[in-house]
Amino acid sequence: HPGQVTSLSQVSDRLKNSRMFHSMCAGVIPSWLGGSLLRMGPGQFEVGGEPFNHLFDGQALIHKFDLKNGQVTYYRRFIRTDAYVRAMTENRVVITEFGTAAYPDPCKNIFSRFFTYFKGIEVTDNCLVNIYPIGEDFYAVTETNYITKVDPDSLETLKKVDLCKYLSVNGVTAHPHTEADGTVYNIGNCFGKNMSLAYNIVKIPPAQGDESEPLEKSKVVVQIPSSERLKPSYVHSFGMTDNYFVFVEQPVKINLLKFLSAWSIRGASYMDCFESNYSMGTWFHLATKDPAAYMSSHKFRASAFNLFHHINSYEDQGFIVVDLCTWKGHDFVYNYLYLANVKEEWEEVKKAATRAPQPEVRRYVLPLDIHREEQGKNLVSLSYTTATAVLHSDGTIWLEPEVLFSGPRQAFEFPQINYSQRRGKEYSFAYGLGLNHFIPDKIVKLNVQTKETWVWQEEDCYPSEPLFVPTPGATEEDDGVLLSIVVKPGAERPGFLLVLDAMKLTELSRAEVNTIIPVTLHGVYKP
Ligand SMILES: CCC[C@@H](CCO)COc1cccc([C@H](O)CCN)c1
Ligand SMILES: [Fe+2]
Repeated sequence: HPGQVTSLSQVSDRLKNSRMFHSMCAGVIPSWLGGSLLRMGPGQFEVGGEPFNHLFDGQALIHKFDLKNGQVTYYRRFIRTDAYVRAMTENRVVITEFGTAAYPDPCKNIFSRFFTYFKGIEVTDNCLVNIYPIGEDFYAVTETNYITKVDPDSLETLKKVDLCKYLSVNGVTAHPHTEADGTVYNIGNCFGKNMSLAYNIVKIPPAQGDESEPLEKSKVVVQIPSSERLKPSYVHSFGMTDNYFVFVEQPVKINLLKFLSAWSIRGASYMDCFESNYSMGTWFHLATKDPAAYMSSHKFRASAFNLFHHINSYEDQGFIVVDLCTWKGHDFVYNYLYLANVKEEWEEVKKAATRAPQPEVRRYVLPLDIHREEQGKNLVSLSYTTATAVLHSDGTIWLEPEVLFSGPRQAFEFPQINYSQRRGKEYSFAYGLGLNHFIPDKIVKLNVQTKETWVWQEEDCYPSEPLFVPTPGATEEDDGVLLSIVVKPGAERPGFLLVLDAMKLTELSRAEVNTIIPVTLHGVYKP
């Protein structure tokens, strides 16, 4: 049990089940940088000759870079999810993944296969998206109701947990918010019994210091109604300030009739259950945090965009400032992330990206005080932003954003900030992965107040999400380093951990390993 104090030798020999790579360090790693970078991503892209179709189907691989006294060691291991273990055992895709349908067991006879048609699908536990702490434990996650407890030192898989045992949600996002005391908030779809459709914000208390399981004490703190009864929006992340929750309801919908019906008849996957709503635009919802209450009178509306990653939100003089990585339009961006598209020649990749929604970093400002007599005039009185909010006669408030960053098929995505110091508060700096026609080819720093940008880029190098680690004792918001796993195909040592100075985006060090490191999506730095 993780509660047992395992000696380093015990951890190290348990790590023997992971693949280990020593690194060659160029440059100098700050001596204070002494923890582990933990990241999740897809690691196996086919089983028994059957390919996975989508970026989010590959079997979950956990990556760990141990940093100690300037030395770096890289480990990785497949998570022993049910999806992975059963695929390896049967040498075929057994569990349906995000964009790949599993086929009925060919060894079963016609009758048992007939009855599997009418059983609900087995929801995947393929936790390839993120890893984060709940209490003293670490969980690798996707966005379904299954999360997987892992040992962050030995990378062993400890336990599959079904959130439905503790909460009425069908899943939660891979982007929780964590407070300084360890309290975890998250949001998830609730398809409910009588289709009482909603988005539930859940709260998991911090570790109690005893052996109790924080999840036992988790609860739904507020319900946000769905704009459309049988079609809840896909939710990937949410905003949280000191006193408010921000939920952006995007026009990418889950068709419940498809999602909750028998899939095997159609060889359906999760991607087949999405559809665009062409008339609602995008809705913003607010809820107070403590006491937790939905603010039903604040009906914010904006033009249609896809949203995956909130950057940060904060309160200022009676307004909520909401910074987002948006993709303009209602066509689902995930339609452009099938592996076939990504493997294409550069010309093909560029052509596909031309038709996709266009990325844009945007600032929306939501007024908290809305007086009916002020119809038709801009309610935003913050001096430093051009974002507007206009009350309409039907009681809705129309939002227009300030654009913080925009470039033709140039996305500032996988955003990160100095989270421990600035989450939910006024801030200046965001760090992101630059996607060039969906290809990750640079790391970008953005000053969200001045729109000034800094870039790290190198020929034939493909970085991943840059995680910010503050210098111990620092007071400056950008006093720290960025950690990013970079792939340099064709190089003698084709993978490296890049350590950048977060102030100037200059390279402090790179720890090179002689192995390719498959794409990683999200992760955490464990001091
Ligand atoms: C119809 C979509 C259902 C929602 C869950 C609803 O609560 C998403 O479900 C999955 C299933 C498999 C992999 C994923 C990935 O996390 C996506 C990319 N982050 C999401
Ligand atoms: Fe994400």
